Amino acid sequence: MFEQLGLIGCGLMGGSFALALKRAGLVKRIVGYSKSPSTTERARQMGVIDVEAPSALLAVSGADIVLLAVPVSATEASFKAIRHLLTPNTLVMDVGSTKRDVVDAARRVLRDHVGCFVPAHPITGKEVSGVEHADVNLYAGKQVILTPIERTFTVQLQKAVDVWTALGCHVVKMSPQSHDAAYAAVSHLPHLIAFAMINGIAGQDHGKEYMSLAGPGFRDFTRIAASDPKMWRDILVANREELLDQSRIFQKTLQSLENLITSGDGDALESLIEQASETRANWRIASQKSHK
Ligand SMILES: NC(=O)c1ccc[n+]([C@@H]2O[C@H](COP(=O)([O-])OP(=O)(O)OC[C@H]3O[C@@H](n4cnc5c(N)ncnc54)[C@H](O)[C@@H]3O)[C@@H](O)[C@H]2O)c1
Ligand SMILES: O=C(O)C(=O)C[C@]1(C(=O)O)C=C[C@@H](O)C=C1
Repeated sequence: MFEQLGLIGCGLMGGSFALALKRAGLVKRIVGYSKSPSTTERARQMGVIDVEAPSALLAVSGADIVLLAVPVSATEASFKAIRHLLTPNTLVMDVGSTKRDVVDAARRVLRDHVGCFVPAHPITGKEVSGVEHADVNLYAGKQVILTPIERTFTVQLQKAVDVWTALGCHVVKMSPQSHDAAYAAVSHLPHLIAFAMINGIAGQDHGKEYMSLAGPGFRDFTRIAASDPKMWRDILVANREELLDQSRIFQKTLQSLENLITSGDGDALESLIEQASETRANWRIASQKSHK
């Protein structure tokens, strides 16, 4: 049981974590801070946090667990704001979608205290942001990737595993580099393609009309294009090298399909579609249940 969660960033991910931690009976008090005071106030009114803090430092004052749930570009500034109050016993985690940049910021800013930081990335979310969409069940049954570094304290890492497990998550550990390579392929590229697809269609003369005619295939394929622009700007730029590698692979694969369409090679086209269809039909989202 933790005494106090210091929550920096009372939005979708942070708010959902606060609700889940409280429901699990793992924390006595939640003190929250968001950049905009009206967000912090809203989080308290909604019962997501118990106390509003006027600064990140004050949210962390007295906290034995700290969660950074801010856009990845705000990680370094957040670490700077709280580093003076961190003790070797504090468990500090984040939920950022990229890990190499976050870990680099932690090394630069936290220095001797970097061991109490356990980088985390829950593989769950929504295309809507803000505390209004916080959901006590967001993390249940989902994967959480932890990317400890050589200096991460064993005790803190175990505490992090225990917290996420208690919230019903399946914990996976990997290096920040492997994380960023994998999520460039299965999260960042799909978002990039969804943004491009919507802009490509909406930018055409008859784009609006076409979109008014679209059905569930279009809806399912493009849901994530409605995601928060600033959050995704940060993610795509932070993981640009891995993302651009994946984008090149995608473009080559698309080109191969186009070539077969151009030449009218139906058999070869069918065989590539069959490959994709079988792969996707056999794919299941990883969850705690499927790992049992
Ligand atoms: N939304 C998703 O699907 C999803 C999934 C997994 C991980 N993430 C990661 O979670 C993090 C938070 O995303 P979210 O969806 O909760 O966004 P959100 O917009 O709902 O919440 C972010 C909160 O951080 C606050 N904030 C912004 N800059 C700040 C700063 N400098 N100091 C303090 N507070 C600040 C905002 O006011 C907001 O309350 C991001 O790093 C994102 O990459 C998001
Ligand atoms: O469900 C969504 O809307 C998401 O995009 C969630 C999603 C993803 O699967 O790509 C988005 C970003 C994350 O860092 C983790 C999960």
